[in-house]
Amino acid sequence: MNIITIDGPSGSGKGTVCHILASKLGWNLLDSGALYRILAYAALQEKVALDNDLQLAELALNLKVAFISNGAGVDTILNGENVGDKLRTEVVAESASKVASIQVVRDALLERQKAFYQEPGLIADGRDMGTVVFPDAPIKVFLDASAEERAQRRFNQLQNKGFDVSIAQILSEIKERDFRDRNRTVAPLKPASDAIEIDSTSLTIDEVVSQVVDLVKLKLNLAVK
Ligand SMILES: Nc1ncnc2c1ncn2[C@@H]1O[C@H](COP(=O)(O)OP(=O)(O)O)[C@@H](O)[C@H]1O
Ligand SMILES: Nc1ccn([C@H]2C[C@H](O)[C@@H](COP(=O)(O)OP(=O)(O)O)O2)c(=O)n1
Repeated sequence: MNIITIDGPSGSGKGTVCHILASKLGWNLLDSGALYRILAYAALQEKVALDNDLQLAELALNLKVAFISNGAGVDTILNGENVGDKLRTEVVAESASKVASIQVVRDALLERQKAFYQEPGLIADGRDMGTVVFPDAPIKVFLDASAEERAQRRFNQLQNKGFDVSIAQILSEIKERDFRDRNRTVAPLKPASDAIEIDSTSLTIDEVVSQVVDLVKLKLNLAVK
């Protein structure tokens, strides 16, 4: 199966690189972080406690979610409402990281993630794409960057959107979330044993994309525009 998994911590560039690759290759895209964010958002809305394993798993199994391409990007529809912008807050990110540490929650989202595979291929963005969800993927990338660089990128991103944010606060939130994601017992953030590690701290987005494109040409023997 043509699958490229890209795992890594927040702000390493996964989302950006995955969107570019999906468009270059014409492959489907799984933003698995969005599923954890949607679940967290739904739990906050429905006042389900973030440590109530069984109720969260039930909510995860029954989420009515659709990702609909709108030309410029993807609209995320939860129960008929476009919730895209509401998922990007730090409260939702932190809550997502908390619900994501629960085994039954991850189990409940597993089949939904696998179902994103469709011909001619899939780009999967997350934390455990190469280790748990698609362990047989022929190309696995672990994308990283220093915490300071990742905080700077988030800072620029949020400032461009008009948010009044502090870099020190973003850095501490990033470090806290990474620590939880890397140290949880279920599906922790770590490179698969057969992943290629790319440190993007001093690479441009184009340089990262071009490294992955080279892997696609080499390992899958595909022509890429
Ligand atoms: N190599 C890079 N150099 C500079 N900025 C980058 C790089 N990769 C991503 N960015 C920027 O950093 C921000 C976070 O990237 P994103 O793709 O959302 O990361 P992730 O999905 O890993 O959290 C975005 O504004 C993106 O444009
Ligand atoms: N495959 C995944 C994807 C995300 N998660 C969890 C852990 C992350 O802190 C949250 C949010 O992930 P997301 O990829 O949207 O976060 P960033 O955009 O990288 O900041 O979800 C996960 O545990 N497993």
